Amino acid sequence: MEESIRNKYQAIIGLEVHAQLLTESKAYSSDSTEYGMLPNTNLSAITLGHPGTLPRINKTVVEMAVKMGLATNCNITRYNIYARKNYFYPDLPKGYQITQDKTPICTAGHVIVKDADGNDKQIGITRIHMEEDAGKSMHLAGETETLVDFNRAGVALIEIVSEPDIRDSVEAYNYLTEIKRLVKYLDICDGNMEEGSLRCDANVSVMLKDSPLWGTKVEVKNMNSFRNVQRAIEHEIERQIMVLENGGTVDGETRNFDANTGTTTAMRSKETLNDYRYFPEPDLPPLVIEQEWLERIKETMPSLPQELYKRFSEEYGLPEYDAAVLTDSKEVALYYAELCKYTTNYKAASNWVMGPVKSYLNELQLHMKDFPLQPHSIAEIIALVDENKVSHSVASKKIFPYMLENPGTPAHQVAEEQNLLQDSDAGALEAIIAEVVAGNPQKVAEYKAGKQSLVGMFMGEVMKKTKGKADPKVANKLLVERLNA
Ligand SMILES: Nc1ncnc2c1ncn2[C@@H]1O[C@H](COP(=O)(O)OP(=O)(O)OP(=O)(O)O)[C@@H](O)[C@H]1O
Ligand SMILES: [Mg+2]
Ligand SMILES: [Mg+2]
Repeated sequence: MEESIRNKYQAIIGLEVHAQLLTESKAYSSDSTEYGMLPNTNLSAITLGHPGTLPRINKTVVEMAVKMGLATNCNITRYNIYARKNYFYPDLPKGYQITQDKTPICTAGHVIVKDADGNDKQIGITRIHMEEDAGKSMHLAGETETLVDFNRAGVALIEIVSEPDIRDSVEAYNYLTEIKRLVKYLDICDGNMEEGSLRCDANVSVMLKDSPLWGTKVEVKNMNSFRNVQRAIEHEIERQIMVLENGGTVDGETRNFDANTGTTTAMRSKETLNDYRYFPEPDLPPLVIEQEWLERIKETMPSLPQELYKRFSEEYGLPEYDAAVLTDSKEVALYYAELCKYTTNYKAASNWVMGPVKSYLNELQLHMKDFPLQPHSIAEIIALVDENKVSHSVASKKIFPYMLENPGTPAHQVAEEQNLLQDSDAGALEAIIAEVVAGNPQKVAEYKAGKQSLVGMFMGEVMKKTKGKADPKVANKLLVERLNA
């Protein structure tokens, strides 16, 4: 699309995110939620809504919803009424979903995310409410029948509804990333969009930039990755602009995203919009969240990414980049935080975690929890380098790999047994070389770009600083090692 046309319009976006909660039993019954069971085995008369059965409130669901509300700066609703949302669909055994309508458990919150220019932006959270999932229809290839598996029916969900504060697909992507990060930190959802435990519907409208009135919103569904949410929004913005440019009007409808073509097609229009006939759920009492319960939930709140980011950048003095990478995943952040209990060389600790540790995990496709070395072991290695007992390259190329193979052995013992300790002269020399290299970033860049002759210049500096006492052969070897590191 021509930029001049695109630039005449402003897009408005609001996201609805469904997060499947990691509870052991379903939202309103004690049926198991275990994944991968034979179809229709995690099932009771309660989930099927047989006459005479009564639902019950799963307290863990309430606690998880409250945690998400606290993490997103929401107000917590103390007096909650459950509601029935009625519609017919084969995967909905009761013919209604127990949800919340007028009294969502969390309201009026916000999260801070980066906008397309990398600046902080506040995105409002209208509401978070508790509800239950439907079953799964399976359309088998080559068969005329559709099968239904009710194992998922009744599994607990929260729906997180954003304010229409999002302005483009990048902000939408960053907002989703933040929601995923929060549910994972809180341990309430595994955040896996590909597997459907996190789902996102995107509401999109466009309007002329100077228009006082917002455009008609279209809801786009069926995106199975963050990237596809972004693609769906981009496509939908352009499609709506073209409709308006051609003199048409945008229909308020629900559209389906097709990942193969990157386009959206109409699913159902506003005229046939479901009337859900919401009414208060007669089978559940009002849910009251007492102050004492709320306090207990607050006590179980883990450190959140923003908080850790602040600690890492302000207390530990890390560059923003490091703090952002380290807090991206909860496991990595907690590992780093633990490591900082054993060392005060916070930057070295960050380099170790972001460098050798992460490379090792990536290479073997492991998670942080599978990493064989305890944080204090990394701290021992850092101390050896800081005390000039081993060079950085010996630490990363010899000691670290050896310890990965023999996790019980202390770093100092490894250095001794493997004859890796350098005498303190070599240590001092190493420190001087590090200083010379760090002091000439421009020359280092030139060297790395191919200007090998600069080694002579660096050697000159090293000799000057050691007052000519360094063994030139050793100095040269260490210098080249450092320059190539
Ligand atoms: N003009 C608009 N353009 C884009 N998004 C909008 C606009 N107006 C509202 N929205 C967004 O649409 C979403 C509406 O979600 P909400 O769950 O409240 O209602 P719904 O989609 O009608 O209900 P359902 O849960 O049954 O799909 C919100 O995220 C809101 O920010
Ligand atoms: Mg909704
Ligand atoms: Mg909706």
